[in-house]
Amino acid sequence: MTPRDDRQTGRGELVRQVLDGELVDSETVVAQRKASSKVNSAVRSIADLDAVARARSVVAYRARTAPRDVVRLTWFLTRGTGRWIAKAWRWASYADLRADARAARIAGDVEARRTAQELIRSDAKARWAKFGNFLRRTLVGLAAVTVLLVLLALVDAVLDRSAMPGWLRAVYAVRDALTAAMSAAWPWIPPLTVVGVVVAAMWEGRDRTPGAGWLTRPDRDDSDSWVDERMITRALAHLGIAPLNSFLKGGGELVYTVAARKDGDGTQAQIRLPLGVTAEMVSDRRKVLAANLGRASLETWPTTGEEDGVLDLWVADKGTLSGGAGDWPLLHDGAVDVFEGVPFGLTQRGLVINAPLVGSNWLVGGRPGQGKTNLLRVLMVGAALDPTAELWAFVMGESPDFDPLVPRLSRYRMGMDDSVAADAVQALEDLLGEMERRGRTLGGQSGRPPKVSRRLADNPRLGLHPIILSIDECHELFQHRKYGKRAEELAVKLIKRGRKYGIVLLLATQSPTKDSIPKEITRNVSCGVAFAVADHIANDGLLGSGKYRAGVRATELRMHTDRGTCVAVGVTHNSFELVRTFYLPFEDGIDEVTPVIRRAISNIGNLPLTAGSDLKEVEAVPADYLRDIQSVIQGESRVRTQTVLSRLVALNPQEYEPWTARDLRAVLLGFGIQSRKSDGAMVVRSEDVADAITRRAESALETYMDGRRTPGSQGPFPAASLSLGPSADQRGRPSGRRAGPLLNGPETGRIPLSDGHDKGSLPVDGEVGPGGG
Ligand SMILES: Nc1ncnc2c1ncn2[C@@H]1O[C@H](COP(=O)(O)OP(=O)(O)OP(=O)(O)O)[C@@H](O)[C@H]1O
Repeated sequence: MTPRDDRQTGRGELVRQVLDGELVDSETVVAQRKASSKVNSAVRSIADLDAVARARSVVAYRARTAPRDVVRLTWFLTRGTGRWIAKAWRWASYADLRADARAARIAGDVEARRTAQELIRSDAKARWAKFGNFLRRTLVGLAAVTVLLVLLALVDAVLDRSAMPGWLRAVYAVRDALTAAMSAAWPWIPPLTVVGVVVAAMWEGRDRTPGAGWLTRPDRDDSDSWVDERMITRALAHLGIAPLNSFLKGGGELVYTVAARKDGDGTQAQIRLPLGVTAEMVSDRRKVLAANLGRASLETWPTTGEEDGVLDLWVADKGTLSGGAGDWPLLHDGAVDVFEGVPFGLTQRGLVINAPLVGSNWLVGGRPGQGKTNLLRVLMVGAALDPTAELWAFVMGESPDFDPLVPRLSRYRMGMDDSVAADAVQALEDLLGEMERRGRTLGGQSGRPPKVSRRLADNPRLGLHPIILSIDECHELFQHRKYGKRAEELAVKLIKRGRKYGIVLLLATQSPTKDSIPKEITRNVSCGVAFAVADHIANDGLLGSGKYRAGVRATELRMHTDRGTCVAVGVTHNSFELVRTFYLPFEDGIDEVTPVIRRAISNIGNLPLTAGSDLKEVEAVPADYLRDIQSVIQGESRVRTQTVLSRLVALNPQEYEPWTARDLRAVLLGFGIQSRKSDGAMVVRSEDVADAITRRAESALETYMDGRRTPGSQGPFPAASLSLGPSADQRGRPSGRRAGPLLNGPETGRIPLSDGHDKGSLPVDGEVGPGGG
């Protein structure tokens, strides 16, 4: 069978995959194998001939250039020796420190001069102390060896070897072997030392200016991935930057503060540029630099390092950036802690990058169809896998991109009409109220924690779980003639202050201009993401002002070709990341989102509750019996019913004190859990409770899915979040609390769907949140 690849030809046409074949018998196969082995050996001998011919041509080339090489090597030797002498002189005379002292004197900086002089003195002292130590140790070592050798010689003179004990004979054998080896090597040591010193001096004196390619193999086949300092210097020397040219022509050497080294799928180097040259001047000539290095522009990232005169250069291995990011790591399993972040792509170094969510706000932008919505969806789907996260989504346009997330969303509106904008503003308004409530709740905690932490978020009684609000096509909201102004005010406040309280805003827009996105927002978001953008204004609007000048440019990303690739700032400690985002398709009949959302919902079902301590808030929150039972079982496989009861009373006396064992059994039965006997006592099994929670979540999801509207409409109103969601979206309930079954009512296991209005999980007007007392 001869499979022909289904791949692109050089001209960019697609070749359909064709499988041709014919049936052959075993004899034919043997004959073919023989024939092919003959062909193979013929091919090998041609390849050997090729190698010999190549070796010959290289030898001939070297022979032709030998006289020139000898002259060069002699010059290198002389220059290397000179460099050594200069270095030694600098070291011995503290020339660097003296130069500092001189500069300080000229600048009139008395303090700096004194420091430099003190450094010279202390350096000199330390140097002599070191030298003394070395001398002492050498002398002591030599004396010890001499004494040992003399003793051995004396013993050897008075004792016969055969009369010696075995270990002593072994010592003499070692001594004799060492002596023999030294006498054999002795004649070689002086010439080898001379050769070594000459080679080292030549190496020291080697030509470090660009163009010194005489050591480079003329036919190097790894030039695709190979980038070294010599190549970088040569590329920089041909950028047409006058001060850099004259520096290099005058024999100057670039200082590599970070030598060119492999860094993920590329090479990184950091270079201190000479006087008169800034990193910005280099990034302005990025295209030429890329061409000089044999790379595409997108593969060449010259940016400003810690100082303007330091160039941070990252060059991708050829072609690596054109591959996608591969499967999302959480596609099939795994959970998320939003405090740790959500994996959203691969950096230029090929590492999975976690998007910081809690404590951050995001602004994502770029030209149409480049992957903004997908990124927002990946972040939201990732956050959905954290059972404590509450998710709200608003799409200011007619697009079903977030439909599959609906079961896990506490609020969702999609569409172009004014009611969607009104609801989005209401959501921002509610979040602002929630932020204030959270401020008070935090202030009431012992030690007055400055921000929401994982531990606080895990305590459902506090209602401090993370809330993530994403607004796609947010420019439509900010430019809305009626609600735009208010939306802007609220968003700015939330972005500035909400981070501490676990409230996260994710904004995406096609149009990151100053008219469509308020300046205060672009200035204050911590994570900026730019897919392909048209100009430096959009670039800096998303990534921060000055980024374009510093070489951080999403303008280099090509429409369509670099779809899914973005430049991100604020997502790591690096000044920027070039990220290939993971893709979670929900289009053309492919839906990879729904299975993850189903998993997210079953995660919520299994979430163990942390018992809270804020009693004031406990009073305001209806208990979730199933959750409370799971919580008091405390991970044990089975617990006696009586013990469960007493622990429930300890957990929430007001709720559970009136309960008898019969009540507990009735409640368990309501959830489909039969009390079981073990060792003669009635017990509750942890596995049964976990199963009941999962069943409740699944049935809630199914009920919801049954009633789901078709995509493309205005989107359903999940007026209540799932009863088992991270927070109950029910009227009068503070966020973060889960709903529970009624003690005397039958447990339906259904999602308490609303009366059709979006109330959210936050306290509605007129109601005072628990923290708000
Ligand atoms: N990470 C990715 N990897 C591969 N393809 C992607 C990726 N992200 C997006 N795409 C492709 O790009 C298309 C557009 O993506 P998406 O809808 O997210 O873009 P957008 O920037 O939000 O567009 P618009 O501004 O029109 O809403 C998708 O249909 C998908 O085919």
